[in-house]
Amino acid sequence: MSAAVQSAAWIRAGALLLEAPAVFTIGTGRSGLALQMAAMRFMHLGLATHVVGETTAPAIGARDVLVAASGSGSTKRVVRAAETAREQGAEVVALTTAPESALARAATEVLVVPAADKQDFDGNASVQYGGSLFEQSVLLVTDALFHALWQTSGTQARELWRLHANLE
Ligand SMILES: O=P(O)(O)OC[C@H]1O[C@](O)(CO)[C@@H](O)[C@@H]1O
Repeated sequence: MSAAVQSAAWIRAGALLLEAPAVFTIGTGRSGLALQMAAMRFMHLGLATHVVGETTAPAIGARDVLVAASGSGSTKRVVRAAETAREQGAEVVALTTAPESALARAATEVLVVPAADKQDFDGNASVQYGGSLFEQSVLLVTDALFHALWQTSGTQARELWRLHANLE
């Protein structure tokens, strides 16, 4: 397996995000928490962004993008959401360690993260516990994606700041 996320898939994922009427994120446990950080950055970029499960998340529709993170690629809630998104005509960008997984099969674009998933009990892919390396990688990969999209947009940091929460 490559030691890096394939750059072509990463670039295509960025293009999908820019074209999307709305962006949704989904992941469970720590994978979902890592993606919530990405959701905030996508919002700062001006993308209409929703975290699946929040009371304000609307219906997903055609050309929207669901960004789904699952180290195992088999977490049922995430796989089901990806399948539903595709049925609705949305695109699915999957982050997973498992290119043959159900999530990868349901996705339009797969970012294969060369990290341990939560059942790497023998520490073959990482000495860290569970899926920690995957969850950390989700943050790095999506932060890098945000950074590239921001640089391409030419938007000043001051303009992004206007979208930062002021009800904290
Ligand atoms: O990334 P996966 O394989 O979908 O697992 C999701 C989550 O399940 C857990 O084991 C428990 O929530 C977390 O460690 C992990 O982030």
